Amino acid sequence: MEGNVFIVGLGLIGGSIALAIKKAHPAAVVIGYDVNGHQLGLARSLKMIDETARTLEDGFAAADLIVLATPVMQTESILAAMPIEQLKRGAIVTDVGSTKQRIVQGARRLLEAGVAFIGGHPMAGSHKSGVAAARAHLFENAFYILTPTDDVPLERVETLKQWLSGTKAQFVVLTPEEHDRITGVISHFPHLIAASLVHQAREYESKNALVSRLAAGGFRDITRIASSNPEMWRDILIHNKREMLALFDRWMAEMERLRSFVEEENSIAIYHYFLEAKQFRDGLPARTKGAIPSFYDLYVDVPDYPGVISEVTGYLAQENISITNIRIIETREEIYGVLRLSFQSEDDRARAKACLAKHTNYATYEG
Ligand SMILES: NC(=O)C1=CN([C@@H]2O[C@H](COP(=O)(O)OP(=O)(O)OC[C@H]3O[C@@H](n4cnc5c(N)ncnc54)[C@H](O)[C@@H]3O)[C@@H](O)[C@H]2O)C=CC1
Ligand SMILES: O=C(O)C(=O)Cc1ccc(O)cc1
Repeated sequence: MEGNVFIVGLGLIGGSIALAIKKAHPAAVVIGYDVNGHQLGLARSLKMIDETARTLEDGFAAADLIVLATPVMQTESILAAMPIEQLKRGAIVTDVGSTKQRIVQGARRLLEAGVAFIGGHPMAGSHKSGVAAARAHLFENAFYILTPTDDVPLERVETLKQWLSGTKAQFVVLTPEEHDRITGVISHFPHLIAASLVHQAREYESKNALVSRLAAGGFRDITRIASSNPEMWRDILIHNKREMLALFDRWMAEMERLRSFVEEENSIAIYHYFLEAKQFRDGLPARTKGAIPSFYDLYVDVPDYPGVISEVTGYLAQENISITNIRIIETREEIYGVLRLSFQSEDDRARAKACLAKHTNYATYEG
C-alpha cells in the first residue's frame, strides 16, 4: 500500500509496528514522533521510520494512517487534543493500548466527526520497553484485537488489516467491553498477582537472605511478568479499574476457599483443586494460537560462551529448520544458560531436537 503512516510513540510496540509496516509496504512513508528525542533519534538511525515529524500536528495533517503507540493515559490525552479538522479526509486512526473502553470512549469525538477510529491491541509484547527492543516479528502468530465501533465501515477495518498485514498476526474483532473483560482476567490481573508474589518473597527475604538465592523454577516462571514496565502497568490497571475490582473480589473469595481446604487438611479438595487447574491449563489451546501467543518451544541448556547461539542456529539452518523466535532466558547457574527456541510446528520442534542431539550434547526439553 502507498501513503503516509504516522506513528506516535516509538517504543517497543510503535517501533515493531513501524518495522512490520515498512516490511509489508515498502512504498509507504513512515513518519515518527516521540516526546523522547533519544527514542525518536534511535528509530530514525535504525531506519525504522523514514521521517520524523516536527510536531504532532505536522504528522497528523500528513497521515493516511495514524497509529498511537503511547502509554494508555497519553493515548487518551492525545485523542482528546487531536485536531480533527486538520486530518486528511479518509484517514484511519488506531492505537495499540492494552485497554480499550476508555480509549474508544475518548475517541468518540473523532467518530462523531466521521473519522474512522479503530481501537487495536496486539496481544504480544515483552517485559522490555523502548525502541531498541522492537522487532518486526514481535506479533507473528499472536492475536491482534480490533475493537471497531458500529460507526466504522467494515471496509475501513479491512484497510487497517492490510496496513498491519506485515505483523503476521491473527486479527480478532471484539467489543471494547469484551476486550477489557478478557484481558483483565488473562493479562492485567496476572500482572498484579505476579507483583504481589514478589512482594511476599521480598518480605520473607528481609528475614532470610536465602529466599532470593533459592527462588527458582516455579517462582521465576510465575513472576516473570513482574519485571514489566511499572509505569505502563500502573496506567493499565487504573484504566481497567472496574474489571480489576471485580477480579479482586473473586480472587479473594477464591483464596478464602482454598485457605479453608488447607486449614482443614481437606486433601480431597486440595487434590481436586490442583487437578482441575492442571486439566484446564493443559487443555488450553497451546498447540494453536492462544490468547497469549504460543509457540512450539524447545529449551536448550547451552554453555555460556560467545558464539554458542550461532552454533546452535547454524546446525538448524543446515537442516532447513526455521526458528520463529529465539530468546535467552536468564542464566540459572554460572555455567549454563537457557536458550528458548520457538518453532512453527510440532514437527519442526521434533526435527530440531533430533538435530541438536546429533551435533551437540546439550540437554533439550520441550515447553
Ligand atoms: N509492552 C508490551 O508488551 C505491550 C504494550 N502494549 C501497549 O503499547 C503501548 C506502548 O507500550 P510500549 O511500546 O511497551 O512502551 P514504550 O515505553 O516502549 O514506548 C512508549 C513510547 O511512547 C512515548 N511517549 C510517551 N508519551 C508520549 C506522548 N505524549 N507523545 C509521544 N510519544 C510519547 C515514550 O517516550 C516511549 O518512547 C502501551 O499503550 C501499552 O499498553 C500493547 C501490547 C504489548
Ligand atoms: O511478556 C508478557 O507475557 C506480556 O504480558 C506481554 C504483553 C504485555 C502487555 C500486553 O497488552 C500484551 C502482552
